Amino acid sequence: MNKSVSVLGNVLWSVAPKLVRYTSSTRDAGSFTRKVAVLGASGGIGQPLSLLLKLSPLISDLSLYDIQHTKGVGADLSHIETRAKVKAYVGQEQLADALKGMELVLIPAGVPRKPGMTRDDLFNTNATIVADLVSSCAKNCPRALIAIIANPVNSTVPIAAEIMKHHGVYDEKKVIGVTTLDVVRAATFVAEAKGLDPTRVFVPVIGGHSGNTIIPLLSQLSPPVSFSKQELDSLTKRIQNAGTEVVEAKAGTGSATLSMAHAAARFTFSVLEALGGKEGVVECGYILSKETEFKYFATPLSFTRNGVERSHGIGKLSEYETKLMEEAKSELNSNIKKGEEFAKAYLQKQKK
Ligand SMILES: NC(=O)C1=CN([C@@H]2O[C@H](COP(=O)(O)OP(=O)(O)OC[C@H]3O[C@@H](n4cnc5c(N)ncnc54)[C@H](O)[C@@H]3O)[C@@H](O)[C@H]2O)C=CC1
Ligand SMILES: O=C([O-])CC(=O)C(=O)O
Repeated sequence: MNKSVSVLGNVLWSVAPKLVRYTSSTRDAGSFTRKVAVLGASGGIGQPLSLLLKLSPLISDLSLYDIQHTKGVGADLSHIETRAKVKAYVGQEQLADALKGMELVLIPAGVPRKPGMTRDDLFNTNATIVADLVSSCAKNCPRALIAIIANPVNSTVPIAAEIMKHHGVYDEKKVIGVTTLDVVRAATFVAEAKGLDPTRVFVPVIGGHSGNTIIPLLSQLSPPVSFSKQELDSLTKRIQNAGTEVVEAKAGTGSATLSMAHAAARFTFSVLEALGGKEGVVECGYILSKETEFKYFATPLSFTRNGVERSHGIGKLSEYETKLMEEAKSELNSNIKKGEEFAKAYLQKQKK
């Protein structure tokens, strides 16, 4: 595991300059088909994410689903002179059609935080939304890779896994919580603090996606940089609280949408490149994991044609990072348990 992490730095160093993969050129698009669905496409994340995906030559078909407004979003995006064919679906009765044939399903559907709330406060609303949507994925596109953005990710991923399991179609390589925004933020903040080019910085961020379950591994930074204890404290704190920083700045109108759209697009392009046969594709993601004592855990992951090929593990943690792992314990475990218990009750209710 440690060996793979030392290799990882080099891999990431080589892919970092290619982070920006939006282009309106269709000349080299080829004839392959790549079908991607966005569930929650009319929302704060859904709209800019759908725009970024529409701009990519990697996508042949873009399916937009929401319970409202997708017809307008779809009509608008469909006028852009790029390859992806846009189809818009609205309302529960069109969900199955939105999903049929999809290879990658992104789920930003769900309510966002307001100031004073934790991500876990979104559980009551978003758990059911994710369970309903993933149930439909299980029936209509059981082999698709499902990327969950809706919070609380620490719980919504276990919910999705249990739903897929119930339908007999769970592939642990294909149900992933999107934690790319933590990696994006970590690179940005470190680059700012150290005067580096942010597109050449990679900080593995492991753990979960809320408060102190977000564990940036600044000791495994690429390129290697050293930090004072004070720098470690302030960077770690800022990365862990970055979502709240945006929620407070938006003052009741939502949480991160534009940076999240970028992060989800980056994750999508990486997955699609791997599905297309590109080697050496690595992104962090929250997934069923054997790397630590936690049942679900984010680590750097290698992607191939079949989804996640393998985890790169957590590498050698510094004393500081070992302490962060300790601090994450109770919240992450209770978030996972809460998701699993919800799924059990949800599936029980469906049987009646
Ligand atoms: N994983 C991450 O790093 C991040 C996750 N988030 C999470 O993403 C979620 C979405 O955030 P925003 O786009 O800002 O919220 P939003 O409220 O602007 O958009 C959510 C969209 O979901 C739709 N929706 C609600 N129920 C639905 C259903 N059953 N089926 C399909 N669509 C449905 C709504 O109509 C709306 O268009 C939130 O839970 C937020 O906490 C936000 C930022 C980062
Ligand atoms: O903070 C939130 O509620 C949204 C989110 O997950 C993030 O920005 O990382």
